[in-house]
Amino acid sequence: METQSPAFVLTFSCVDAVGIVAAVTGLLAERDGFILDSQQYADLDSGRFFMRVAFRGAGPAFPDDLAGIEAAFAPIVERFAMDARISDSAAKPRFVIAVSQGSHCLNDLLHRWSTGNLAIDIAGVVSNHEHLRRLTEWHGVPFHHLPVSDANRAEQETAILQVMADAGADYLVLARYMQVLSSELSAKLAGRCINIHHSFLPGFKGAKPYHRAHERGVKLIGATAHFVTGDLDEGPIIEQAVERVDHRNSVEDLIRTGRDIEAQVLAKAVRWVAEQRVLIDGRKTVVFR
Ligand SMILES: Nc1nc2c(c(=O)[nH]1)N[C@@H](CN(C=O)c1ccc(C(=O)N[C@@H](CCC(=O)O)C(=O)O)cc1)CN2
Repeated sequence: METQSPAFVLTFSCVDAVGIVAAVTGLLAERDGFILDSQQYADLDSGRFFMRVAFRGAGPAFPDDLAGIEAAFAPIVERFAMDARISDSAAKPRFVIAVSQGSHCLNDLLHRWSTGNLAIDIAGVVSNHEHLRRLTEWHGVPFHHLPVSDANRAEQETAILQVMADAGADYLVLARYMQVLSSELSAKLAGRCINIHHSFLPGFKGAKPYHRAHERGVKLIGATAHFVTGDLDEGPIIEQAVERVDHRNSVEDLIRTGRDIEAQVLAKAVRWVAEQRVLIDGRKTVVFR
């Protein structure tokens, strides 16, 4: 059976101009690149252009490896001052997951990963509680208990970064991690830290959103996955979903319904980020699904 050559993904953003797509696709044609998927978007408000191209080699002119592909695109990246990234689609990005006491999002990610339904590597779990050590270690994933209080917050955050460094992790996922990361840590992890907030943002930011939603009498509840910034629940949104509720639902009902929404929304966001489908556009995102 003929083996498929590896697939690669190029994503970039740059100041919009005439000829960007022609330059990218022209180079691929010159170098025997076969386009598998191509999506682009021009943000007329910011004047920036966004593109994702998945491609593989289909002839002798195609570079031998990722370094060769990067070298081939370098002149175009420089010409348009692109913020660009090229990756091998077979390379699984490495994630560390942070969690406090709620297990539903962590459990869902571990299950999808361990059953081969999420093409990432979960390189470790950090938590400010011991509760979820057994679940984590049952999946064969290292668990790091890093208790935190106002007295040791900076040291604890340094320890989180050390776990990521030791694990060779590209991303941190806050899978119901109930501590606010400092602006310093948020800046260090800009575009690499995903949080699941248990409301349909911008509604009900902060703590206890389900109680406040119930008190407000909402008819829809939801969850929001977003990149983390120093401003609580303000980061660029990656994915959201909602479910209908009504006057008969107790707070406990909302929390129960919300857990499923949170897990599904976070898993989609992690998948899309892992597949290099999410680009940051100021306070927003462009998601090439
Ligand atoms: N820099 C950021 N850090 C975190 C964010 C974020 O958006 N930016 N999101 C939170 C998660 N979260 C909502 O999604 C959230 C977590 C915690 C709180 C909160 O009020 N925490 C209390 C302490 C609660 C506790 O100890 O159990 C507090 O900090 O006083 C609100 C929202 C994760 N980090």
